[in-house]
Amino acid sequence: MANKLIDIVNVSKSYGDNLVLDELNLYIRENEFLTLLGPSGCGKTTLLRILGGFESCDSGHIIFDGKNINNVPPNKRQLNTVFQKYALFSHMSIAENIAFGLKIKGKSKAYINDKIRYALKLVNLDGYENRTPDSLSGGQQQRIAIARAIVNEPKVLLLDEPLGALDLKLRQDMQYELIRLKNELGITFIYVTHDQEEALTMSDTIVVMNQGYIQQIGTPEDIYNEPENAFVADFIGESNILPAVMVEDKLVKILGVNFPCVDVGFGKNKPVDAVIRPEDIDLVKPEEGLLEGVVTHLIFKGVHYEMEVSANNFDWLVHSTDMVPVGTTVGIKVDPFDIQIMKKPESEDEEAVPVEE
Ligand SMILES: Nc1ncnc2c1ncn2[C@@H]1O[C@H](COP(=O)(O)OP(=O)(O)OP(=O)(O)O)[C@@H](O)[C@H]1O
Repeated sequence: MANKLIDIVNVSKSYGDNLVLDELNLYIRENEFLTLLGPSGCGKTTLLRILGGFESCDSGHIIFDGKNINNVPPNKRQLNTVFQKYALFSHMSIAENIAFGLKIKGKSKAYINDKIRYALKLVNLDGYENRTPDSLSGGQQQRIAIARAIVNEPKVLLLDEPLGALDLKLRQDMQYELIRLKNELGITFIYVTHDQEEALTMSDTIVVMNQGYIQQIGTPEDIYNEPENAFVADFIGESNILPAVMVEDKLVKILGVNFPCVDVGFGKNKPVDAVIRPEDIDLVKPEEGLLEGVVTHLIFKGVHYEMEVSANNFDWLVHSTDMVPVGTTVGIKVDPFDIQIMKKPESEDEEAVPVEE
């Protein structure tokens, strides 16, 4: 495991009465691709701006390489930011844009020219030195913005929704490009997005945030397969989140029907949420399922069919490569390993609910 590079310790930030970050704790390792993921307004950008030095926190510490950098100005931090709006200077050539920060630092002409060549090669735009920003596509401008940041040789690149303005195909290409860049540079990327697919594709670690709190930290696989609460399950991918009661270890009652599962340690007769991904539901003959339902909606999605199955007063979302026509009576079957049990949020878990026999 790589060393800890940044330690965010008890960081809080409010704007007026609006508490945006509440005693947040997080560490980031050398060479990690860490993504802050969450809905609009959850505090991702604020945290990134605090790391970059563009915003100060009300309390807490940002420790970089063992030193507190709370009072270090942005240009003295070994972190460089790439914003969603590329903010290139339109009256300057690409070379001048990339050179801008280095000139201010008083670097020699030879050094700067070397760096420009190196950075343009890295972002696959060699030969673009004399073009102007408005003669480039959105994706190319974004690469230049990245080139401009990396010539400063930062230890960390902070990226705030850098692909937000690009169309889907270009976004996907740029995602692979960013992973390659990170590996070639061997530096840490801290990436902000509200796009869960982007986060799952690129990250070593995902930090899911909501309303200023961290909901879960984990690898993309952890976050997708083992969401810790209903918010994460709902935000990452699509899920059926079902009110349930844990009858005993490895047995959960969902909508009045007992389903074998693999989870233990939730206690007996405890109300829980059961999460089942739509692709993990098998539609079988009615007599072979644990419960019976009727297909009420069907949409072709390209790779799979998306269906809604009404069973025990719940609309189950099901993804399947097999088409089952609307109106068909089906059985619902789920592998015990594909049922994820989650504790109810505190307020909903006041008392154990007896299970009716
Ligand atoms: N300079 C500011 N002054 C007042 N309120 C602010 C300021 N910057 C951010 N906020 C508020 O702080 C909250 C968090 O904003 P932030 O930009 O960090 O969220 P975000 O998760 O990055 O959202 P988005 O994805 O929409 O950018 C929001 O309610 C926002 O309105």
